[in-house]
Amino acid sequence: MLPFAVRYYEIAARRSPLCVGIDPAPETLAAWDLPFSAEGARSFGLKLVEVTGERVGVFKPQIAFFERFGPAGFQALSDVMQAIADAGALCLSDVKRLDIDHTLVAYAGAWIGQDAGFPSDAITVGAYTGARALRPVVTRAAEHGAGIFVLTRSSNPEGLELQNARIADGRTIAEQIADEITAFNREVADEATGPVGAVIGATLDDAMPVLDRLPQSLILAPGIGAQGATISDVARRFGPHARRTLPAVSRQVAKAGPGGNALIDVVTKLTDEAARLLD
Ligand SMILES: O=C(O)c1cc(=O)[nH]c(=O)n1[C@@H]1O[C@H](COP(=O)(O)O)[C@@H](O)[C@H]1O
Repeated sequence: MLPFAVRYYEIAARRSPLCVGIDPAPETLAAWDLPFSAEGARSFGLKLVEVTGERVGVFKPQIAFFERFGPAGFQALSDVMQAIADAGALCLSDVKRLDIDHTLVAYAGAWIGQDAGFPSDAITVGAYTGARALRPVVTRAAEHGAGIFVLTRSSNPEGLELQNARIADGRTIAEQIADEITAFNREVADEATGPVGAVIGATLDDAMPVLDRLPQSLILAPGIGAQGATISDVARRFGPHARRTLPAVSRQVAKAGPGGNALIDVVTKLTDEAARLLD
């Protein structure tokens, strides 16, 4: 399998850097006239991928909204992941895993690699147990051509105090995580862009010092639409790093549905805007 970044850049150039979230939230299922059940979540995901799958390069199922329905929800997630693969798009599973390294081996086996329970092209992870603890996931991602995105600066205001707190050497916690991400990429990747990306909210005005520490990372930027940011904000706020950024949108797309034409209209507008980040 080619490295995730290689596969991402290829599809971003051919389709768009846009990342469409698949978040079958209760209010979304109601608006789409779907039941609040695993079957509703499955129908929502399959329809979104069926209608927009030729235009979108990366889908991001948020597993919380599937896990909510227990085993049937996980089966629905698996079906949606297969549909993403069939559409020729990449699947970034939003699982936000974190733990000690021994347990992370199991999480890595669950989400990364052809023999995984839920084989994903990329996943999201957390670093509260220390970014260095992520080594088993980084290793497995590098071996299997997968990507990982480490939550570094979240899009929500509640994260600010913790993520901008300073450690003994004067760096913020987010800066320290960014440095560890870059150290991993230098260690495991020959390519300019390594397998370890970062999640940095599109809503943030002050992310540049962290972005500057991530020269070899893809950046996942949630917070567009429902949380108030726009793709133009990403271009303005992320400067030279916008070329490596996947702007992520969930509710803004879902709100346009369930009608197919409106969904295609909103996705076409957003994919066009996102494509300009590559200029
Ligand atoms: O990792 C994420 O994707 C994520 C990180 C973050 O800082 N903020 C954030 O909103 N997200 C996720 O991105 C999606 C945002 O959804 P919308 O606000 O509807 O576009 C949700 O699935 C969130 O769980």
